[in-house]
Amino acid sequence: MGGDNTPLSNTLASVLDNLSTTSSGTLFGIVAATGIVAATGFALTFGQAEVKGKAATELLKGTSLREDEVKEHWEEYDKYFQQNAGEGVDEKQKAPKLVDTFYNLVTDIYEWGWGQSFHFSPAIPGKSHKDATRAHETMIADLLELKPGQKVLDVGCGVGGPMRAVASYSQAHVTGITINDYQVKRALHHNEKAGLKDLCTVVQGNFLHMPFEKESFDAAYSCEATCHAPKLTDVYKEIFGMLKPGGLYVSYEWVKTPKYDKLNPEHVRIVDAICYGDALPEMRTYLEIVDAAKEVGFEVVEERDLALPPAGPWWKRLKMGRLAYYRNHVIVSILSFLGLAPAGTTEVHEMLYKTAISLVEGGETGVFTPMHLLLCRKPETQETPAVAASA
Ligand SMILES: C=C(CC[C@@H](C)[C@H]1CC[C@H]2C3=CC[C@H]4[C@H](C)[C@@H](O)CC[C@]4(C)[C@H]3CC[C@]12C)C(C)C
Ligand SMILES: C[S@@+](CC[C@H](N)C(=O)[O-])C[C@H]1O[C@@H](n2cnc3c(N)ncnc32)[C@H](O)[C@@H]1O
Repeated sequence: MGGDNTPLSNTLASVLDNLSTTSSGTLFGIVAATGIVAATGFALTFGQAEVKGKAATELLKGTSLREDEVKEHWEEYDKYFQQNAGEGVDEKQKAPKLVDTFYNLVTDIYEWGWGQSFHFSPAIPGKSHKDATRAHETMIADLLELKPGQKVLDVGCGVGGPMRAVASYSQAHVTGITINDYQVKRALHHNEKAGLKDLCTVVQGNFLHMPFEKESFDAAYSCEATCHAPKLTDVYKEIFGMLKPGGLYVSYEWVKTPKYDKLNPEHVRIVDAICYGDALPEMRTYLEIVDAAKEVGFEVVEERDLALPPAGPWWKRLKMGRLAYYRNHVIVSILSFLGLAPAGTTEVHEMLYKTAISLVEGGETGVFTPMHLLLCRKPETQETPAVAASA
C-alpha cells in the first residue's frame, strides 16, 4: 500500500511487479498491464486530481473500510437515502449512523479528488483553489475574533482542513469532533504532519451529544457540517451549551435560497439530488437557520449568503474538474476491475459524479448555497431559551 504521497504511477508499477508469473497469470498480467499503462497515460495526460489530498493508492483495499464492507455500506446508504432524500429522516436516531456510513464510503475519494477541506469556497479571480479555500477558512478565525491561546470547537471537522488553517492562522487551540472514526485517524495524521498536534485535538463523537464540559469553549464554528443534523435546533442547542457566556459561533450552512420555489419541479429535483448525494436528511431554507439560532438562545450578529455577487461562483471548481472526474472514473473502474479497489467503489464514485452535476445546477440556478453565513453570540446573561424550557 502506498503512502500519502505515493504517485499513482509508482503504485501501478508495483502492481505490475506483483502480478503472477503462471501462464494464466501472464495473460492476466498482459491484460492488466495494458489497462494500467492506459490508465497511467490517461492520468498523466490529464494531470493530477485537483488539489492533491492523497494518492489514488489510498482507494485500494484496506483503508477506511474492509474490502467486503464497501459494497454492503453502499447498498445500505443508497437504499436509505434513495427512499428518504427530500423528505427528512423519519427516524432521527438513524441519521448519525448513516452519515458515518457515508463518510466511510467517500472520505478517501474526497481527499483524493478535492483535498483535506471538505467544503466549497467562493472563487477568487487570479487565486488558486487552495488560496480561495484558505481565505474562506481564515475568515472564520477573523469573524470569531480569535486570540492565541483561546479554545475553539470545530463542529463536524472532517479530516481537519479548516481546523489546521484556523489554528495556524490564529494560534488558538482547536478541538474538532466528527462522527467518523476513520476521519479522526486521517485528521490526527495530517495534524502531526503539519506540526500542529499541540494546537489541534480531534475526537470521535456525535455533535448531537457532545462529550465536552459545558461552557468550556471561547468560540465555536461549523463548516458545512450541521446540514447533516436532522433537527438544526438539536445541534445549535449543544453548541450553545459548550460556549462560555459571550462566546461567538459562526457557521457556513447549506440552504435553499430565496430563489427556491417549492412548486417548481426543477428546483425540487435539484435539491433532492443534492440531499441524496450528500447524505442530508433535508435541505433547510435560509430563514430556518436564523429561527433555529434564536430559538436556542443565540443573538444573531450577522447572516448573509456568501455566494452572492461580487463573490465568484463556488461551483466553478466543480465544473472545471469534469475532465478530471472522468479520468478518475476510469482509474476507479480499472482498479475495481483488477480487484485492487473494493467492490462498490465504482458505484460510490458514480454517485459523487452525479452529485457534482446537481451541485453545479444548484449554484447556476441560484436555488442552493453551501455558504449561508450565520454569526451569533451566546448572551453574557441568559434568559431561559424557549427550547431549553420546553425540553
Ligand atoms: C459539505 C459536503 C461536501 C462538499 C464537497 C467537499 C463534496 C461535494 C461533492 C464532492 C465531489 C463530487 C465529485 C467527485 C469526483 C467525481 C471525484 O472524481 C473526485 C472527488 C469529487 C470532486 C468530490 C469531492 C468532494 C465534493 C466536492 C457535504 C457532504 C455536506
Ligand atoms: C462535509 S464534512 C465537512 C468537514 C469539515 N468541516 C471541512 O469543511 O472540511 C461534514 C462533517 O460533519 C461530520 N458530521 C456529520 N454528522 C455528525 C454528527 N452527528 N456528529 C459529529 N460529526 C458529524 C462528518 O463526520 C464530517 O466530518
